[in-house]
Amino acid sequence: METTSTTEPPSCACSGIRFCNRCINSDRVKYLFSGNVQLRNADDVIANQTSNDRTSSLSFALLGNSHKSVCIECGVVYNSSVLITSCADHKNKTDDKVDVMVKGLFVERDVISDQEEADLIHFFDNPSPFPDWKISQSGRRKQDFGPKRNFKKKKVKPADFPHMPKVFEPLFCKVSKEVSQCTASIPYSIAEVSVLEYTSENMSNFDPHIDDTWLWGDRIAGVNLLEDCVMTFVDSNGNVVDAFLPRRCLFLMSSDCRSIWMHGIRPENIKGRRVSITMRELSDEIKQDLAVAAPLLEAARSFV
Ligand SMILES: O=C(O)CCC(=O)C(=O)O
Ligand SMILES: [Fe+2]
Repeated sequence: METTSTTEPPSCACSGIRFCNRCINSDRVKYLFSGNVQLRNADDVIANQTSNDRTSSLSFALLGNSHKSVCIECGVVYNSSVLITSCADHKNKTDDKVDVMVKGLFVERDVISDQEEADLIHFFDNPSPFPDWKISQSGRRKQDFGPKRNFKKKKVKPADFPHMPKVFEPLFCKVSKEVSQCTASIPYSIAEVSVLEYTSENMSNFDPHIDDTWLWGDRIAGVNLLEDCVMTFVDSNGNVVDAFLPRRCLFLMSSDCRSIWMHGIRPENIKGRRVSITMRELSDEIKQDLAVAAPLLEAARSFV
């Protein structure tokens, strides 16, 4: 049972199992970390991903430390509480290899140049005429570019200002090409961009979840800006696997990585300020409905 907090300031956007620096000492969050709360486990979250009472989250309050790490260069998973950042980090670890795969995870270094990173960050901090940062859950701030949607009612339509910022044009080109190359040359048409800011000051985090599967397609692409980071993957067998995301890399989550593994960002893995850009394609179900899909894709190809 949740208790009502008396100490949580109104400016905090967290509720339920979420927390940030502002509410960490509230009664609600203290109770969450007390071990007495019946939180959803990975099995439950994954089994209910397409049902109407879908809750996407598993809390870091329930999850212990990560004891596995996947090498982003060779894809092999090792029993290791130390993060593996490249093949060089596991050359003496042959015995620690485990029979687990985060199938569909792909990380490519240096897809974004220093200048492109600086241009993107400058835009996010000065986005006019697009809307400014908004406070979001779990100590994050966000900017969304893409369709208006209601996940509960399963309704989607173009935004009132149905365009993408000009600064995204070269990014979309690069990301679409890379993603398509990794996935049997199937074209990747970006329909939505979600930008998140994480800061250590705000204790920003993202509890393990699966992105919506009604609206968004199998491939979710991300770009990691301003600092190296770690994405934590959780499956229903209790595997908790860390993946290194170097600054300015592109990462792709598809197939198992998208639908069997949950992904999240622990607060302790944010060192200063991190910005992520997540680019999503439409699901096959939505794509087949041309009357709905065509205006959405048209809006995502119009740069101003
Ligand atoms: O910050 C990230 O890289 C991941 C964001 C994410 O998982 C999401 O927006 O669904
Ligand atoms: Fe996600």
